[in-house]
Amino acid sequence: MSGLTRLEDALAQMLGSVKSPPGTATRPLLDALGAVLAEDVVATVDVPPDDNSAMDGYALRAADLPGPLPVSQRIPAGQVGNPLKPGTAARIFTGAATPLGADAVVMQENCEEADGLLTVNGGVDPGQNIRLRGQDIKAGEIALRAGRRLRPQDMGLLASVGVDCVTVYRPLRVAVLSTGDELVEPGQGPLQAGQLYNSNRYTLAGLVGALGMEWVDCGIIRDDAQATAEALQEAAAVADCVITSGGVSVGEEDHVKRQVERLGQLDLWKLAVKPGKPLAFGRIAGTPFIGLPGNPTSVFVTFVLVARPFLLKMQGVAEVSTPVLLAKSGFSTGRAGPRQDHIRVSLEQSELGLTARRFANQSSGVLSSVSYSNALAIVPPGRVISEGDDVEVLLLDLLTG
Ligand SMILES: Nc1nc2c(c(=O)[nH]1)N[C@H]1C(S)=C(S)[C@@H](COP(=O)(O)OP(=O)(O)OC[C@H]3O[C@@H](n4cnc5c(N)ncnc54)[C@H](O)[C@@H]3O)O[C@H]1N2
Ligand code: MOO
Ligand SMILES: [Mg+2]
Repeated sequence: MSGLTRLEDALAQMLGSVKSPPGTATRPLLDALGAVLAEDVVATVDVPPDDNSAMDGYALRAADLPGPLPVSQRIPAGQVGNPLKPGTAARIFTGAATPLGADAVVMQENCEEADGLLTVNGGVDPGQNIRLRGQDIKAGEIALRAGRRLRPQDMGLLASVGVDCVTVYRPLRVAVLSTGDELVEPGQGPLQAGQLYNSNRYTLAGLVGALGMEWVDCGIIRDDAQATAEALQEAAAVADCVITSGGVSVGEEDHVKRQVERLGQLDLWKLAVKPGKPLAFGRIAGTPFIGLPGNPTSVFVTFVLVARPFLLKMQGVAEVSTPVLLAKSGFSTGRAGPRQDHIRVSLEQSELGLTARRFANQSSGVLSSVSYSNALAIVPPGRVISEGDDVEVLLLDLLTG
């Protein structure tokens, strides 16, 4: 395993290796944001349940005009009126069921009521301002399919068909391990020479949590073969997937990749991506393992590009995608490289449209530009980008929530 694997090939291999989704549980809809539906949800009612008024005004038969028409009843939302007497109008309010016989609603701004008689200004078409029963969803239709990761608007849709509990896959348990003798946890005192604070643990806790999954904190592994082997085995025994940061490159202090080879199987190592080249993927005692390269930006970028789609597929999401947008490049790249590069940019509106402005420091050890950016611009392998070119961008808010 020496050459670099293209990102799309690595993803195809990884996603193709996903087996059955986790077990299921029933959850109150209000607690199900971000959970993945394990069953289709079939509507048992029409939405809306009745033909109803889209306006505050008067319900009538269009053919009865021109009036004036006597106002024969008053129908607020939540009440059911009587069938509309021919040659009359009903005072009606937005959302109220229209009375049997009415075929139009005139908004009150277009008519006048005086002494119980309604005069309508202008023409009225049959069907005007009436929202038909079942126009949103009909009883018997699938409101949402299994494999949908619930967003706020999906929760609203399910509530609209009367659902208050859903069957979802239980959240994946994702073990996160940091590696490195130089690491100190924030809050554990000042740094000694050669040390730095463990930022990857926090980045990964956030990324895993934002996917609605359970973060299993497995702490820091020291740069030692035996300690690495033990920690990996323990993590694999308690989690659905093990994610490590660091220790996957070629130095003799990089133990993770070697121990995975020894304990289980290594299916992928080294991708044609920048940052994050030495990413490793395999299994430990059957549990999937993703070894993210330790540099803080490499952790973030490879999680978003590789771990996120893999975990979502494991979680049971039916359609996993990494959405891209087109923007104008506000920068030029140098020599074409063999790896797909991911440039931290700030997307800004300009006279050219949406423009991707490059942050000055693109080092994979620099986390501030990841935090300050709102997108990654993609430079495909072998491509040179000039200022003003179209460039594909990944919106970070779409991928971290
Ligand atoms: N001779 C070569 N050296 C390196 C190569 C190479 O091809 N040949 N690749 C480089 C690339 S690219 C990357 S990326 C790194 C990946 O290295 P590792 O995954 O082995 O990670 P470490 O060496 O353990 O750490 C790298 C870097 O990141 C810092 N780090 C690690 N963990 C954390 C953490 N939890 N919080 C904050 N910072 C962390 C660590 O201190 C190092 O500076 O390898 C290159 N080397
Ligand atoms: O690919 Mo490494 O992630 O350059 O720093
Ligand atoms: Mg290393």
